[in-house]
Amino acid sequence: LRDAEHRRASRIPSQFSQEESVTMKESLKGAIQIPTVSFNPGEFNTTALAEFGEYMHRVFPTVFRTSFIRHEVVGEYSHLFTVQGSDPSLQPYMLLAHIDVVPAPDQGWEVPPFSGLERDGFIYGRGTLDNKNSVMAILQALELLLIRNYIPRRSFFIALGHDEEVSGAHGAQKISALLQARGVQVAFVVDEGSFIMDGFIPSLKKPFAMVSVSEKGSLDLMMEVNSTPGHSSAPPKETSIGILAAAVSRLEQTPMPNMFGSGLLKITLQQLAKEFSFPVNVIFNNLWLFWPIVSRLMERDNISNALVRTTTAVTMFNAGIKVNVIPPVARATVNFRIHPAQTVQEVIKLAKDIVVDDRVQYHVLEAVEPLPVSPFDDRALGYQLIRQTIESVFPEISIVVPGTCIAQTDSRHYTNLTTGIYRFNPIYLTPQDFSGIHGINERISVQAYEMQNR
Ligand SMILES: CC/C=C\C/C=C\C/C=C\C/C=C\C/C=C\C/C=C\CCC(=O)N[C@@H](Cc1ccccc1)C(=O)O
Ligand SMILES: [Zn+2]
Ligand SMILES: [Zn+2]
Repeated sequence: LRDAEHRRASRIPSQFSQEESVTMKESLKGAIQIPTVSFNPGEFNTTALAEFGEYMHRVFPTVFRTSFIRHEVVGEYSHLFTVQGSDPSLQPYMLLAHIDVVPAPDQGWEVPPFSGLERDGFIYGRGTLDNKNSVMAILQALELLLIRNYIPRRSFFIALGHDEEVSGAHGAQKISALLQARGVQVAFVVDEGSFIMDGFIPSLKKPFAMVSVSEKGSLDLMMEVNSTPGHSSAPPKETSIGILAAAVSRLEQTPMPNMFGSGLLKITLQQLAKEFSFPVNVIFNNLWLFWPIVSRLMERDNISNALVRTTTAVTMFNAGIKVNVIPPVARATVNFRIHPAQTVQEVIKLAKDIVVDDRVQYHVLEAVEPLPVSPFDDRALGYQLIRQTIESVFPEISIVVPGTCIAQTDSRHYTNLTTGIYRFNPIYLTPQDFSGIHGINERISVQAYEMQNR
């Protein structure tokens, strides 16, 4: 069934005319120029979000006038498309992306972050990788398929959230609730979250596709120390700032336990083993013996370290009111990204056991458990369809492996609709590209974007 479905879908040629290639890249540039920034939960650029809705109508007219596609606006600025397939016996699937972006001050950028300027074969701008590339590629591909008289057999949904960067409570969460109220269950969901990894493992020259089948959880833990205010000319031995700084420093200096043995990473490396030459292939094929060395090596780099443990990032620190006043209160917020083999409660206990200071009070601001592992065996429809599609669009990619997403995505709001949640963005990503996500000079190559439209 899976092979047959895949062959049918491949019948429509995926070559683009020169005019189509130009249109698709200009449409992405236009999308980047609309500053759909999410600042804080509930604090968005609503003018830009409304403009983005109008922009989609303008650049994808066929999508909006096709009789078997229903378009709904959810939560004021998010969009849900229901594409009715010809065979109602097939369970629908769902494609996700988000239209909001994180803020981007001009400083440090080679071109203004909302210019969408093209330079040396790259389109620059906030959202070119996270995640307007997906928004535009999904709709662009659908637009071009419709022009080629495409009628899908299997129904599908396209859900475009407008507040992923600040939790998804107004977008993805509402779309998911709406579909649940309609009794919808989907076969699988595909969202952002992993890429075709290029140059992330120094001894591996060939790129590999990683499809994330799980996602780390998170915990925002606010730590607070109160002390009696007074004149700074006669200070106590320790102030609230000093006590909190020491507690925060202990957390930074004491990493959470290495969970290499209890996660998916062993499977990822075993599947990757054949891509390496001797001796790495032997080491990855015999992790029962070599895991202590491998797990230590993974700790050396920030990205691979994030795959082996719950990470600890002190992201906010506030204290002090005047130069000559002993500070009454000091507060710090620590953002933990929880390894799938741990729970929120375990991480809170571990943090308290590291700090061991009862003058520190703890407040959980936000907590999300890690997501369950979606099936990726031979019978897992979603995973196998994604794998086959990667193999046919990118024949040069010799391996597709399951992995864990180190960040959080809107897909976590869809666990009520399916057990098959997969995170994959069909784009080559180098460590340098990765630094552009939420950073400076975020960019996508024109060629890579064209491939994403196939
Ligand atoms: C064998 C493996 C060896 C080497 C490494 C190979 C691969 C590296 C693995 C992963 C790195 C690549 C990409 C994934 C990371 C992030 C990008 C994708 C999505 C970003 C989504 C995002 O930013 N989400 C926010 C959501 C959020 C917003 C507000 C409050 C909470 C959450 C986030 O997580 O911060
Ligand atoms: Zn994103
Ligand atoms: Zn993001």
